[in-house]
Amino acid sequence: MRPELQSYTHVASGKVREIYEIDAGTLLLVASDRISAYDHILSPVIPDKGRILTAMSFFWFDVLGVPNHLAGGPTDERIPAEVVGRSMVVHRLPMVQVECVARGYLTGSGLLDYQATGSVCGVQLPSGLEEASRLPEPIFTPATKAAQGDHDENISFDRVVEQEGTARAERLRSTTLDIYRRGAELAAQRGIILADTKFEFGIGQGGELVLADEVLTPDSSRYWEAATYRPGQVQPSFDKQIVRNWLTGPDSGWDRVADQPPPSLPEDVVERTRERYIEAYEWISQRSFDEWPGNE
Ligand SMILES: CCOC(=O)Cn1cc(-c2ncnc(N)c2C#N)cn1
Repeated sequence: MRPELQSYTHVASGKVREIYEIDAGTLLLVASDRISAYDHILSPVIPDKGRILTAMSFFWFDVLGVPNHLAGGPTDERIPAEVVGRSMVVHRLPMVQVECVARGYLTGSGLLDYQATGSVCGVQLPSGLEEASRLPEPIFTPATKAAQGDHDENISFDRVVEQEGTARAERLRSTTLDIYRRGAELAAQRGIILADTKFEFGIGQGGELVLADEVLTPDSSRYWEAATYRPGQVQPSFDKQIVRNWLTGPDSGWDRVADQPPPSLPEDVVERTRERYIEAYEWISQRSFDEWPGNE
C-alpha cells in the first residue's frame, strides 16, 4: 500500500518542483506539470510534463553511470500513487552550493558576459563569436544558487575555489564537463543539441561528488533541434518555442514589457507543447513514453 503524499513533510519548493521528506536520510523529489517562460509560471499546466522530465532524468542516470542520488526506481513503494511517474526517491545529501553549468554553445547570460568582457566566468574565448556560436570546446561556467525568482549570478572558477577549495572545485569542473560532453554526444547522435546544462551535486559519505537534482532535462538544459541549427541567431527552444511564439505573438494580447501576468495558453499550444516534450524524450532515449508509469 503506497503512502499518502500528505503523510510526508513538504520541505522545499522550486518553480516547477517540490521536495518532501520521506525520512531523515531520504527525500521525494516531485516534478509538477507546471511550465515557466519569461520568468512567469504559466497556466494551464502541460499534462504529463512532470512524468516526461522525470523519465528523462531516470534515462540519463541510467546511461551516464556516475554516482547519483537515486535511492529507488520509478515505481518505488515509497512513492504516493498520485505522483508515481513524476517522482524520484533520493538520498538526502549535503549539497554543493554551486550551480555547475557546462556550455557547448554561446547564448543567454554567457553571450552577454562574452560581449561585455570577451570571456564567460573568467574563461577567455576567441574573438568573433556570435549568438549560438559553437564553442571551441565546452566550458565550465559556475553560478551562485539564487533565491527562487532571482537569476543565478555567473561566478569565476576562482570564486568556486574560495568557496569549495581547490580539489573539490577542480573535481566539480572536470565532472561537469565530462558528463556534459557524454550527454551532448549521445543527444547529438539522436538529433538534439544540448547547448548547455546545469548540474547539482551532493557530497557522498566518502567525500565524493554525487550527481543530484534533475539531469539533462529541458528545464535544466537548452534543447535545440540539430536539423535547424543556424549560428548567428537565437535558436528556437525545442520544447518551449511554441509557448514563447504564442505569448509574444499577436493572438495572446500579452504586453510582456508591462510585466503583466501572461494570459492562459490555448489548448492547442498546450497539446503541441506536450507532444514536443514526448518527442524530446523518445528521440533521446529511444524508449516509448507509453511505457512510463503513472498514467493509470
Ligand atoms: C525543489 C527545488 O529545489 C531543488 O530541487 C534543489 N534541491 C535539491 C536538494 C537536495 N537536498 C538534499 N539531497 C538531495 N539529493 C537533493 C537533491 N536533488 C535540495 N534542493
